[in-house]
Amino acid sequence: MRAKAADMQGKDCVKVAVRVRPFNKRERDAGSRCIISMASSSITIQDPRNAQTRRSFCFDYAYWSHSGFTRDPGGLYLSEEAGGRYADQASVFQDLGEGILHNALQGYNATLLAYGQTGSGKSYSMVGYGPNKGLVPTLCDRLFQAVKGKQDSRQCQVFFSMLEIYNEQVVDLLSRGSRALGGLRVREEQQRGFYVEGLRTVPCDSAQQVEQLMEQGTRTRTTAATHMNANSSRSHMLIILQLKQILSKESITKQSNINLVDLAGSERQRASGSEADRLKEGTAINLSLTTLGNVISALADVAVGKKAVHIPYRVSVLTKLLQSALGGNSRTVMIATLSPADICYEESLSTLRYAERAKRIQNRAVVNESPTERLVKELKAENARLQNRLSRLGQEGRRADEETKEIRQLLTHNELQIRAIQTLWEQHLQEALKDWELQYASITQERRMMQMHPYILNINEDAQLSGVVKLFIPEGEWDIGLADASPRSILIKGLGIQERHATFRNEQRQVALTPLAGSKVIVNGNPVSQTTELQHLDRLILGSNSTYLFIGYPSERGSDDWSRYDYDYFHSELAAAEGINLGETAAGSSQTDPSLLAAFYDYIKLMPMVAEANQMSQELNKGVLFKVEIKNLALSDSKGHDLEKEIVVRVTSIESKQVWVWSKVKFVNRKFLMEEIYQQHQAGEGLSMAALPREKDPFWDPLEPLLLGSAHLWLQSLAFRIPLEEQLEVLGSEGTEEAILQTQLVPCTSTGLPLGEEDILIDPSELLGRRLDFQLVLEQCCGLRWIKACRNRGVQIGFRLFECSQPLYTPAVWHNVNPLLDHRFHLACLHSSQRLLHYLQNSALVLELWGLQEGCPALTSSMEGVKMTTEGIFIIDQSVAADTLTVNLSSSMRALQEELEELRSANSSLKKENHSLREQVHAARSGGVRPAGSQAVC
Ligand SMILES: Nc1ncnc2c1ncn2[C@@H]1O[C@H](COP(=O)(O)OP(=O)(O)OP(=O)(O)O)[C@@H](O)[C@H]1O
Repeated sequence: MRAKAADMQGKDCVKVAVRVRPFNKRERDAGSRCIISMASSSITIQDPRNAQTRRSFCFDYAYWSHSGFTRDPGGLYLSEEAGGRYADQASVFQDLGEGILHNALQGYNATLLAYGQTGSGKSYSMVGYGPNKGLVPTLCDRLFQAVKGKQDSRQCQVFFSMLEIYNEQVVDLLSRGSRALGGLRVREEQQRGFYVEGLRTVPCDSAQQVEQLMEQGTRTRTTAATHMNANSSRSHMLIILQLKQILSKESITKQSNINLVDLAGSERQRASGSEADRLKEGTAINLSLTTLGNVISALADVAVGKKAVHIPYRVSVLTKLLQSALGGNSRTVMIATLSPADICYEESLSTLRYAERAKRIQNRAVVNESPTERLVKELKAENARLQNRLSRLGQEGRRADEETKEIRQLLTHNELQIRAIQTLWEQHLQEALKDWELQYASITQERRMMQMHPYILNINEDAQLSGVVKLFIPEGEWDIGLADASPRSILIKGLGIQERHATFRNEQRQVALTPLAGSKVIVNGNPVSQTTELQHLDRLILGSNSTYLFIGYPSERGSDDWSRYDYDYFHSELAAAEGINLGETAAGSSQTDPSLLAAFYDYIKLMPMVAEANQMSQELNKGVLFKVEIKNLALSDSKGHDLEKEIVVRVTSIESKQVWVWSKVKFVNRKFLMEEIYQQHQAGEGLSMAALPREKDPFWDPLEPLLLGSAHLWLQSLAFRIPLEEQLEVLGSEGTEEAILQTQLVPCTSTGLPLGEEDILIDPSELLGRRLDFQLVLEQCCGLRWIKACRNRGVQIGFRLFECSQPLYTPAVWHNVNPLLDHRFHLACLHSSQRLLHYLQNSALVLELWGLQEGCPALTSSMEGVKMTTEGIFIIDQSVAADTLTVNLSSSMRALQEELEELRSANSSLKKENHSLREQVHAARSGGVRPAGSQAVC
């Protein structure tokens, strides 16, 4: 379906298109539901948790690429039937690309932005995969067709630049030289606005040439990502096509810039119920994207007439470079890409909101004329005029007079200027030609090598960057590693790669890999330390996370589909080798617990990141070890239902044995901060690790109590007022026995005396409306694994009962593997309700075991919202707190009584005074004298 609400031409509002992609493998495995629907140019998103909540949006274009497609033998995605609703690459180009091309040829600046969460299809729409060419290559094809078709009337030159913005640094993706420290500088000139200083601009004369340059740029992006240990989905890729046209007939020159921007994944760092990270604001990774959002919001405000809005273009590199595209001199299109799946609801909704705001931005596009080109034209025209005058002067016989001399001087000066401009232009072309030849030679060479030798092929988390690096293994022995010491070295970079990491031996058409001392090598998920013979399509992980696919000799290759060996495949295999096999049970089974499946995918996503964090910790001497864990794998709630699984990262200080448990979100945030520090360290800049203050150290956190595990104490006996004594097994998150806990539940009187056998109830409903008192006795913990591992530790037990809003905790006990807790809580329900009976008969008290470490504060029971009688009895039915009323009433009664007493005593003293005054009056009357100052007394 290709819905169109407005024409590309006309008003200069930013045009917005949305596109929804097919389910990916993960989403299919998870049995995802599609929550996006489209009708005409409107799109509706359904909240998967609430059938009543749906939001509709209207955009300029809405593309349904979710279903109704087929794949032809060449791999091209097409609509299943003619005129079907599936929007293929060609139809997207027709709407968006054609408009941009048309604008550019007219001399307008044009910008195309792709926005959406990671994996939602930005690169697919912008660049495309294989035969499914995206907007950029098709635009180039069409641009050169247009240029060639009109060669007679206009001269056109196309220049190509490609850059990446990562962590506010600009990397030139076409530069062959070493990367400038801190990236290229962004400068500002009044005429040009913001631009990247020293960015390589390559003249091109064919779409094929642009394609080669894009390949080169993608390769640089891949290697830069590996060297910097950066994640490409966090970077923005910007292609700038400059089109210069000289229209001889009209005697004008036009210049237009086409910005093609593949933005970083838009996913936000959601708190996901976990604590906010104290270092959250520390990273600049998201600065450009956040600022882009702020610029868009501010411009949307301006568009609806809000005054005095500051547009924060200068805050980030991306917004500086896109200033003309946003609210300036450009015709701009944004394509917002969406996953169709229910699990992506929050992100998709946020993308739609973002796109809605972008829709309101108004630009003021004007045709650009290039000053240099205009200058050449003007100089030539002036010279033609001067020549005319000169010949007229000649005819008049004034060849030697002053005017003739002046004209000659001017003519020479103008010619020199024209020649200087043209020479510069020639140099540019020559350079491009040389470059082009070099590149062509290297591509031909690479193709020849591929036909002759086995090689390893890089696999990247970003599919767009996979398969761009090929490292050939010709016959003989080859070292692979950081060192480029001999001609028989294969150079690779990456975290955890040693100077000499491993050797490849290629003999008799068989390749064997031998890891060298201390290096990490994993083949098909299994760590290897011995020589291993490689088979075609073996998966190699070198160092922390440099992933390669081994491609054997051409004779072994056959027609297998290599695409299934993607980044996820490598890490699922690794997880399986570590015993985490959820993927196999999960995939294809509709019965699988979705939270288990989500946890599995999070697990494989975090595994390589954790390996990298460990490597950085080691290289920076941080002394901490990271490990992925599945929280709640073995734990259940008070009804015995499985708790939602969640991936966490356990951080352990190797020396002090201190432990932290970080949520996934916190770890991911910290990992980016670690990368920043690591990169500074690598570049020799910034702080030495020893000088890094703790509050800025992403490897460090203040200590907090840790939840070690929980035990279930079923409450059914209380419904019958039967005492219970239990030895409970406290299970850790992953099912380990953390301790044995000795407990008792003792039904008692309101004064705490245990009830006798005669108080046992035959029918729990006899409790209805009556008060129930009982004591929870936590006697002893035995065999505490937490303390066995390190004596400097303590524990506490915490629990939350029935309607209590706050948990209650025992006091902390320290340094003892079998500590006596000897703690007794007296709890009471004042008016046993049906709900309470149901609770007692069907629920357990979840007793949580909390681990304390030296220097970490113990947990205390917060009394806020907790009801308690004057005797210290905790009231567990909050809704009917009659006793509390009694407590409150009695205290107000007491206050009233005190007040009454005061009034009484005041009254009696007044009476006494009254009496004495009466006597005085009486005495005065009888003596005929009125006492001074005295009044009549009533
Ligand atoms: N319209 C579509 N039709 C078919 N497949 C698609 C479509 N859009 C995306 N895909 C597939 O979805 C996967 C993810 O897409 P893509 O790499 O474009 O995401 P992305 O948003 O660019 O992610 P990243 O931020 O990691 O670069 C790719 O395998 C791609 O082939």
